[in-house]
Amino acid sequence: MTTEIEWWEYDDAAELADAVAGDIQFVIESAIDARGSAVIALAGGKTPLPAYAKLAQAKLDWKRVTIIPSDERIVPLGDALSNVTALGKTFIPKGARVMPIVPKATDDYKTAGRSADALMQDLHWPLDLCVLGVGGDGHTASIFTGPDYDEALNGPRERRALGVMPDPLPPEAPVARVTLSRAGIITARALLIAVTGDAKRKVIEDAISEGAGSPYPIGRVLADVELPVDIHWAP
Ligand SMILES: O=C1O[C@H](COP(=O)(O)O)[C@@H](O)[C@H](O)[C@H]1O
Repeated sequence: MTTEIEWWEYDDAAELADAVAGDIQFVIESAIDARGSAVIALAGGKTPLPAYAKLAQAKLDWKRVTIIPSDERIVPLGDALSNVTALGKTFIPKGARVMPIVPKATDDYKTAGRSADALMQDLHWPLDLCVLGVGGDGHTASIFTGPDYDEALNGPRERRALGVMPDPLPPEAPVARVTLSRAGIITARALLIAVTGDAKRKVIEDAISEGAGSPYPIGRVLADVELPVDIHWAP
């Protein structure tokens, strides 16, 4: 397989949401047809929420669908910052299995990461799809610069999740995280990135052209990947 990064552009966020929801639905249907079930990782944050709301309207055999967050902020379940809480509100009523990767808040983010990695062993791998967002600082999932950056990018292939302390802490959610590792992300069957705004577009374009030498986590994650990557963008 070779790297194939394709950009998809839309006029506005509503069009982006329709397209992203349609693509995720297609992956889920194909996986259920092929293997009887689908396992996907979905980005947290705010950008993809309209796409998830559209996806939840799709007629799917939801009880065959397992969803994990691509990353989690280490906060109690139910907290406004909790990625899995947002996913659960949307997809649990449909019958999907939405799996928290950080079942309870803790001060020990490294242990939380090891527990999440252990939970991953219970899932069918590879993921059928990994949906990622990108922050204005170039982070993706919760792969941030900081003391755990190298482990997130270059840790053992079998370590699919780990604990991360971003440095600097992102102002919109200044907490420790658990994230899929680069290895966990790039072993998915497909990668879908959903972003809005000119600033994030520029970050991603720069990151892709810089490749493995990029100062941006998204550049380091995408460098030399061997899976299809679709980047969906709207202003
Ligand atoms: O902190 C996070 O940020 C990114 C981007 O979020 P957005 O709100 O700017 O779309 C997100 O993809 C990630 O899952 C989340 O934990």
